[in-house]
Amino acid sequence: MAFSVQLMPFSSTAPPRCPALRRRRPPPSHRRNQTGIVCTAERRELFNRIALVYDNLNDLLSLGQHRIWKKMCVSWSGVKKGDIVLDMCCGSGDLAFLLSQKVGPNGKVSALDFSRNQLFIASTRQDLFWKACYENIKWIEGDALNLPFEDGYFNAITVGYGLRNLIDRRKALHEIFRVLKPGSKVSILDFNKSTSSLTTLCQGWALDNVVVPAANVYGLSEEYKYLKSSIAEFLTGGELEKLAREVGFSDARHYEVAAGLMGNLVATR
Ligand SMILES: C/C(=C\Cc1cc(O)c2ccccc2c1O)CCC[C@H](C)CCC[C@H](C)CCCC(C)C
Ligand SMILES: C[S@@+](CC[C@H](N)C(=O)[O-])C[C@H]1O[C@@H](n2cnc3c(N)ncnc32)[C@H](O)[C@@H]1O
Repeated sequence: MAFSVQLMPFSSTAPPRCPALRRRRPPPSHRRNQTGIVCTAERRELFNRIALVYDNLNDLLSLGQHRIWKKMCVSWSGVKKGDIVLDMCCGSGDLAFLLSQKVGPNGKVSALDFSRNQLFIASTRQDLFWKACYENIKWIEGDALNLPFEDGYFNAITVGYGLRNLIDRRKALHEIFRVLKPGSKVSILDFNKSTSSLTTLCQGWALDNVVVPAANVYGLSEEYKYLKSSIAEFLTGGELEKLAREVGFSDARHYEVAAGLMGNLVATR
């Protein structure tokens, strides 16, 4: 069923409702972290603004490789036919569509995001690239930090490039733990905050000299500059494994992908 929603204004010059979102210098009282984007509403507006070009820029800037990384993420989740699964921070639906094909017509995919524009793109893609199995996807506008699902509900969960964007990662992992069935896995794909200075240098160079200039063509350089600072503020693979175990996961392994540019955490409840 198509997700029915009115598009939020795409234009980055549209006067945002929330004062915090105005591009002008924030009031001194408004604390900002290194990424400069500290509150949930600001992050939601960022993803609303980039929704129209998000998929195309990902394909272009990763030379299509991100689709391979996402297939690996889904495979690591242990998803199988008939499962009830969650794609948290689903965005335009890449992982949700992969999960849909894995669980088949008897399975169920809940795809949750708090960006209406991202969900609108996902729903549009569902109609555009229609497959019978896609009828098993439900698009849900919601907050990853307060999941609208009962305890122990899912057989598997994926999070593609979502955890790094959440303002409370520990709470997010607690929510994931809560809604997972015992023995089930969460598979979390994201940029890797590498412990190798050479990898960090290469990653930073690509972001500064390829990604941001490309985004600038669409007037979105500020939104893509956020990538580098958000990675710098993220957790290393070892720190992600430690956090997952502290939250209560029985096992947690972080696998580096794409020569350490990306990483995937697999945690078992
Ligand atoms: C799918 C990818 C990124 C998704 C993504 C995640 C975010 O948190 C964002 C935040 C703000 C704006 C955009 C995003 C966003 O797109 C990864 C691939 C796409 C990247 C934009 C390109 C990354 C380039 C790598 C550093 C180098 C890739 C080398 C490759 C092997 C050719
Ligand atoms: C980089 S996109 C990833 C989209 C998709 N998973 C993929 O792999 O391409 C991050 C997504 O997380 C969503 N997001 C960020 N914080 C969120 C939150 N607190 N609750 C729900 N969604 C959130 C954004 O709206 C955005 O669609």
